[in-house]
Amino acid sequence: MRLRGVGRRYRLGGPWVLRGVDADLPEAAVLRVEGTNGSGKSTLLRLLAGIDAPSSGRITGRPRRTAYVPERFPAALPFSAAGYLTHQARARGLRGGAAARAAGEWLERFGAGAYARTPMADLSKGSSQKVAVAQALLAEPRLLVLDEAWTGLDREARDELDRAVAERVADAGTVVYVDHDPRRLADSVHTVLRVADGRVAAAAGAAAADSGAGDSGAAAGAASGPTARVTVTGPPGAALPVGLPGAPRGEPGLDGSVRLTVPAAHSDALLRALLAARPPWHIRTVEPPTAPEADSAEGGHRP
Ligand SMILES: Nc1ncnc2c1ncn2[C@@H]1O[C@H](COP(=O)(O)OP(=O)(O)OP(=O)(O)O)[C@@H](O)[C@H]1O
Repeated sequence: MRLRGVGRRYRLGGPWVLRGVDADLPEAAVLRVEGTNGSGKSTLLRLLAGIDAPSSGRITGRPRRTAYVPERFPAALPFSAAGYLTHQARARGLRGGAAARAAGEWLERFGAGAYARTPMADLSKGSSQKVAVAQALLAEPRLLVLDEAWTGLDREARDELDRAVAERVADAGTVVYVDHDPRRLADSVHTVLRVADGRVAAAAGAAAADSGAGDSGAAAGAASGPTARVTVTGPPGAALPVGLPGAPRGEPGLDGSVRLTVPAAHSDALLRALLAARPPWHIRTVEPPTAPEADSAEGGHRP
């Protein structure tokens, strides 16, 4: 899935909450979205989930099976918990008994089986949140977008949601989430997307650093294989596109350039992505791959 030049403002002539966001969301990856209150995290999640449309730019390649857990789930729905989930399962293509079975299984998984027949409006906040999470997981989504989805869940249900996230990733899915707890999924995060001043910038997370090279975004420099270095300059004021292949580590230069270090296996894809960005980035130098132990050696520059 790709975002190109994506912007969002809530009224014509109003302030841009997000602007010029470029991102490629990798498969089989967990992306954490961070930012201060009101920076636009939920706005970005709604755009990714397709609940909201960009005011400018384009989002392409959203998986058909995309699911979203909003920050506030509309609890007062005229259904029982099981009735609502069965309805959702049918809407996502499950037929007859299979839809009701899936609804029951997810309620059980989250420890809410006892509330299957309870009207949604009578559920506690925690149980209602379990239904919110279950409706998203029912779809076995390829893109799962979670806005503070752990909030209100009990300990067992939080752990269950962590397991469900791992299952989605194992199934080549992409999980994007916001959570106030910095430890949430900390070891699983491939990429951190930082939202600030309307821009989104990417940094490698712990899982990327652990995993070495890999399409889901290895942290350059932490990988055990050879690395390549690419020095680039961007359009004035532009942040580095989000979700670049190989999750390069960037070091800003004094002259406005950025020196990117990336696992060598990703360097071609990185160059293509930078050149394909809109507007494109200028490639100034490409240093050939160096083995990690020779990493600090001088030389190898190619103008
Ligand atoms: N539906 C809306 N209509 C008008 N303005 C909105 C709407 N949704 C969000 N905004 C504004 O957009 C900005 C970003 O809001 P958003 O909820 O995306 O930020 P956030 O980073 O998720 O905040 P928080 O951490 O407080 O949840 C805020 O100034 C907010 O007031």
